[in-house]
Amino acid sequence: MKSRYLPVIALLLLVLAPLVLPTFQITLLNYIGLYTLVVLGLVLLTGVGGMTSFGQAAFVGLGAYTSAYLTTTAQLPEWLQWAAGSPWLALLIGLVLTAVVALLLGAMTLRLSGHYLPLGTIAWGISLYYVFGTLTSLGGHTGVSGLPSVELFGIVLDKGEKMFYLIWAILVVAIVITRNLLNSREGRAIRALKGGQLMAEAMGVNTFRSKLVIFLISALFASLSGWLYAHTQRFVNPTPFGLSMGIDYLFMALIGGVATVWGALLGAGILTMLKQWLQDLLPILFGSDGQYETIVFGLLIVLMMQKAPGGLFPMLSSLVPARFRQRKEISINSNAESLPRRELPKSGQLILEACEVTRRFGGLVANNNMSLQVHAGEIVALIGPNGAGKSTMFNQLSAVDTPSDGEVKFLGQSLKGKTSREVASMGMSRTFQHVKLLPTMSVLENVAIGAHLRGNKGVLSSALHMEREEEQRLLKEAAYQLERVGLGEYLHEEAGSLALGQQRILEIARALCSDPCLLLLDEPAAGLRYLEKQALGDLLRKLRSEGMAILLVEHDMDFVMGLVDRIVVMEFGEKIAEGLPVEIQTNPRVLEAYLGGAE
Ligand SMILES: Nc1ncnc2c1ncn2[C@@H]1O[C@H](COP(=O)(O)OP(=O)(O)OP(=O)(O)O)[C@@H](O)[C@H]1O
Repeated sequence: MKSRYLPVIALLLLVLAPLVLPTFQITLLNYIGLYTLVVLGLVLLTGVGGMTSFGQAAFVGLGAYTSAYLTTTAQLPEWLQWAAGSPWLALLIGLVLTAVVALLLGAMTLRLSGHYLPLGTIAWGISLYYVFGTLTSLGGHTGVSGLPSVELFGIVLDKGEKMFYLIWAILVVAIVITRNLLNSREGRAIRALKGGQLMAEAMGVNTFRSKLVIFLISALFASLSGWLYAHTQRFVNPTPFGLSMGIDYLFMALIGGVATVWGALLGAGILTMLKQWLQDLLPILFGSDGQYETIVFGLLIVLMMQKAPGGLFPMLSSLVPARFRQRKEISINSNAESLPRRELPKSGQLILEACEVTRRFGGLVANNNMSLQVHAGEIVALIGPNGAGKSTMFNQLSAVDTPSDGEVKFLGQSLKGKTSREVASMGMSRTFQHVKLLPTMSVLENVAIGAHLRGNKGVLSSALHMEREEEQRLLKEAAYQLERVGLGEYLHEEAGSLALGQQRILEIARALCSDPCLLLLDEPAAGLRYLEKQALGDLLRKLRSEGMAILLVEHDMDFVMGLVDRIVVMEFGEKIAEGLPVEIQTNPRVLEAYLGGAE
């Protein structure tokens, strides 16, 4: 069976379900749909973005209580009376309120790292829970009852069977927009958050904004789920919005497979069914006093996490025959309009200037009074023995790090106070000594991250797939740069499956994708074979002839001597020599310090 028929069959089953299944099963399916919506947000936030949140249940509560308050309070304050009694207006207000709260909480907590972020989510999760339980206008711990049913196209959705269609229709839309978003320029930036933030910033991605975007989307999904829940139950109290439910949502994500959209559905389904099944079975086995299901449930979760740490969805999909599992190749439209190019500075123009740069790490001086210049149409090498301070210097030059003293100027502008993102937008691009790519993403998508600043379509257009024209242009550029560096036959491979040398070349393609006027290459020839080094040398010569300025750190002296125009030599953080390759090769200080006296 062709896999493209699967969504049609799934939709058909969804339409038929309320007609053939008993009410109890529909109630379970409703819960699965409601939970999946929340877990989908966690897939974005935790699975893709790498940020663990225990507080999603509080956003569910925000959506539920906003609607409960607005649709049941007899005497609303005058300024809110326009919204009284309408679940749809309450939904709108709930989403706006959730967005405001999420942006505030996100601004406060998303800069936290390590275990502080999950602790932060626990803190605000508990706070909101207590607000729901203690406000008398929200019914305290007793809650609010008598919520009206939702009405849609004149049909009153007053039964679980009817709400089923609304819940699952909203879930299907949420899944589609999540998948659209992830397969876009914005999505690549989001997917770079987990493990690639330094690289992404150097490619011009505002990583804090990307974090905030997924935090906001996950909160909105949760709030929407809360609204649906409130009008399905027509009653709310604080219990389903506490920390324990927040943990359950996280379990669902982990069990299903936190990194995949379908894992959300599987996790929510399994956990809901499992709880139900244990609640029915255990009292028969052990009697009804004592909550044995909590213990059994906990043990099963630990077991599942040991046997399938990535979640059940990836484990189950690995059982599917390989021909059905093949990654869908991204199509590249060769007729897409090419992206505009930056006008390169005139050959010989001063591009980069380091003026007496010093960088201290405590007592260690990694760079001491370092000055160097790079001009358009010139390749300069920065060489020196291990630990001389070359990579530290690269970080000062590209604004990844800030000099303790001295100044770096790029295109005549001081980089003081500038972020690596701003520097990238000015036309500087770089590769890293320790390759920084996203190993499970395709080679093409990795390189397309380099073109981030050359597109401008935002989250909404991405979610609605209205950025396809721009996306085609970005992908065409990525494919062109990959052809150019000789990786054209690997476009659709996983980047992590390339040999290390090829991964370095991939980084050059990614840097070129940003259309820079200055390239900083950290050990580009490391791990390359002889012919690959020759091809790299030819490429860099071609770039130089086009007017590109190139600064490279390299240990392979044969490669450097035959390629570059000038060499700057470092030792113990200081410049010990500068000149043409022939001069450096015969410089006694360099021979002694760096080449150890060898010819
Ligand atoms: N963040 C840091 N904190 C403390 N010390 C650091 C830091 N980064 C670099 N150093 C130290 O600065 C010195 C220079 O390191 P750097 O990596 O810049 O040298 P390098 O010339 O690039 O070496 P290699 O060729 O081995 O990569 C080393 O002694 C290193 O331990």
